[in-house]
Amino acid sequence: MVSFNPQALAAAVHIRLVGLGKHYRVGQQSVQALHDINLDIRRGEVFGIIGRSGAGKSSLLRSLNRLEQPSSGQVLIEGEDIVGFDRARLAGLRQRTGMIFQHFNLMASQTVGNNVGLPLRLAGIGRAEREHRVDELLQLVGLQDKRDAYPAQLSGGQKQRVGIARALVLQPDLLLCDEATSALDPQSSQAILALLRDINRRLGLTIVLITHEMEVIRDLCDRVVVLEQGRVVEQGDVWQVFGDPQHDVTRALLGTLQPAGHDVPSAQASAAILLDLHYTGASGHEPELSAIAALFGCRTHLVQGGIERIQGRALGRLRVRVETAGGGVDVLLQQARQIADRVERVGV
Ligand SMILES: Nc1ncnc2c1ncn2[C@@H]1O[C@H](COP(=O)(O)OP(=O)(O)OP(=O)(O)O)[C@@H](O)[C@H]1O
Repeated sequence: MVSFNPQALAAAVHIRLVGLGKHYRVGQQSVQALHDINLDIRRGEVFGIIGRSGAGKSSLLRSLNRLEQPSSGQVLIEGEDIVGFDRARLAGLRQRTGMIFQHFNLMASQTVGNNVGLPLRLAGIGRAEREHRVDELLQLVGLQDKRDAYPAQLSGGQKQRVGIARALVLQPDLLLCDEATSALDPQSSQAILALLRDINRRLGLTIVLITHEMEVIRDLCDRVVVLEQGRVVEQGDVWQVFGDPQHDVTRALLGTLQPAGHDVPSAQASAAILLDLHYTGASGHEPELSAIAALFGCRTHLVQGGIERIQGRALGRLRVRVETAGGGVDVLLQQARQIADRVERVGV
């Protein structure tokens, strides 16, 4: 009997990039957009790509369905290198790969139903089957009553739902999202994220997305890669990368997510020190005030802090002022390390 192991399936590699490189020719000049990218994207995960403008995010995403032709290396999907695919195999690949865009790319002169049904029509699927699939997909994205409407009659969030329905109509196993929520107001953006999360769980399809909105990565992705000048500078589980970013670029990108910074207040006189207790999620330490109070007693004052939960782990930083009460600072630091993942002395 064939046994089904969901864990093994979840960890299976869906996409493997091996030494992927991409350069563009601009007149006499060559722009190297991607250098030697090596990474794995697992089946069924939501994988985010972040980086500053020009870092190579679009080039990477568009290499996955050959909207860009890689200059070197391999793009293995299900173990098959798509770089050398001919037209026929490329058409098959594109059917198995949906894509959604920042500006939706809908046909203004066609109804919602026709927009969603277009890939089916191009694939030569008959009218009855088309109608059935379009209905199913409009139901999935909550637009069953908009089948005969035109894109101009829809809100931004509704247009993106149409884009999602169209991307899924051929039942792909991979969905590529290019800044899918960037053009939307915060409320519509949240609704689209919830829909993508639901689709990922219900259909088990792999989602690869690029975004400049760190909240999207935090709220939706399992793992993330950070690109800088066409190279991978950091990658890992979101809780890990966001909880303890290792690279300056990552820290800069995450700047918008951190609690608003304040001037470091002085700990006043030599009777107290300021400590930052960092919670990175690595060891499961919980940022509990009771634990801090138990350790330092009434000699502790919370100065500022911000903790959030990502993938169930507590991440963030608490800044505390601890009165030394004549005791050694080294002892205080050692004690603090029992309750936090990292301890930093930031003021005297
Ligand atoms: N068609 C093209 N022709 C020439 N150069 C290009 C082309 N597309 C991208 N580039 C260059 O390749 C580099 C990477 O671009 P890419 O669009 O992949 O980055 P990105 O991280 O997606 O940027 P952004 O966030 O601004 O969209 C940049 O230097 C860009 O100018």
